Amino acid sequence: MGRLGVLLLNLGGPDKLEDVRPFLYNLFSDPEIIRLPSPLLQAPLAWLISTLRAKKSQENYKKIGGGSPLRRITEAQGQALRSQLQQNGRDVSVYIGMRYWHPFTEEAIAQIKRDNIEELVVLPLYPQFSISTTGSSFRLLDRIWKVDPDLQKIKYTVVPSWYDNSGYLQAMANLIATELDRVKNPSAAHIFFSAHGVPVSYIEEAGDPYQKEIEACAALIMQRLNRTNPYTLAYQSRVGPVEWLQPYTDVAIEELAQQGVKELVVVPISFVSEHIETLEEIDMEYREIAEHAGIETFARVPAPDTDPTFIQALADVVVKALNDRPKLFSETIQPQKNTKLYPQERWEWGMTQSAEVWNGRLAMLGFLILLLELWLGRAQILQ
Ligand SMILES: C=CC1=C(C)c2cc3[nH]c(cc4nc(cc5[nH]c(cc1n2)c(C)c5CCC(=O)O)C(CCC(=O)O)=C4C)c(C)c3C=C
Ligand SMILES: [Fe+2]
Repeated sequence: MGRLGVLLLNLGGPDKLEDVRPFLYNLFSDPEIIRLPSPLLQAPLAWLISTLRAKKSQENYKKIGGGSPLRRITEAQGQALRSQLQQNGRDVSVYIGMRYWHPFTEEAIAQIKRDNIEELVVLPLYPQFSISTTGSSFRLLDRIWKVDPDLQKIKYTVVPSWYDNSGYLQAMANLIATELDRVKNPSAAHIFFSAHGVPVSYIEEAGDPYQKEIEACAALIMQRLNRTNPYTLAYQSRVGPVEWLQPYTDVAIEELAQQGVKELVVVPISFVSEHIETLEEIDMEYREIAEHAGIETFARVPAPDTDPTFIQALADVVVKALNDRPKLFSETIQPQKNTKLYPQERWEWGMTQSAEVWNGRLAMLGFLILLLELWLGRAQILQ
């Protein structure tokens, strides 16, 4: 067997407040997040949205210590996975490739080439597949691979999703059980799965399997937990005025409070590490909504991070991938080129949702006309 590598994929997050705007620019430049009819408009739109969102986003990162912990935790997961595989008799090098911030996927690939890796497992740190996360990273890697003959010599395989892996389900069930046993009434507390949302158009127009995998994942975790507590699945972190997967987490929490639920145990399920959407959105924003609505206990299950059962599960996923038939980037789900993907930003000066959409469209139009005029003016000067 040749030199073996594991490439862990994640989204990336700003390490410090100055990184927030360029990080958002990278995110909104991705046609897998927002796709416009003309690729030429992608960069101006990304600039506009990242500039409008940066201040609010920076305030949130400030509340969790001034930056995302994602890099630190992902590196710790990488080291733990390497040790685990070594204990299981496999000597591997582990690389981290983030989609929108350092260490970028391109940096990881350059290192993989320098290390002369001959066999590679590409493992996204998202248990469920979405075209906006794993799909986007696979598309990037596919493009990099196609133009690089050295990479084409590497025998690689990808793991599109692993939400049904037995060890992962066990790790989640253990983490939930520990948190449940701390509340006042462990057998009656309501278990609340909060998944990251995506716009409905991703599912209905682009064929994203994300919702199906999330629903199956929550049901499998409940089966493994083997308790009779009631549970709800809802979706958090929506951006902009288009329709995202429902029920929305904030609305669902209020409804449960109205039904008389007093104890909530919140389980983040699209993430395997703590980051802004667990530490700020769940722990601060949703907690406040819950307490205001009359929920007395708002407990949150920690993300798996470097939990030993979870790391063993990742090691099992790697070994299985090595033993299975290799799976290529091109074999995974990809949206059609003409699929509309645009979870527009919420424009702050809008009065109602539809006014916001139109304000946004008008602002965009004005901005594009301005760009066009600048460009035409420049073209005239050059003539
Ligand atoms: C605008 C559309 C977005 C989609 C679709 C989306 C899907 C999606 N994202 C994650 C996981 C993460 N997202 C993170 C940050 C983040 N995501 C968006 C937007 C979309 N995400 C924004 C604007 C941001 C920046 C933060 C903010 O301004 O709110 C992160 C990094 C968090 C960190 O700690 O830095 C992760 C991880 C999933 C799993 C997902 C779809 C399944
Ligand atoms: Fe996100």
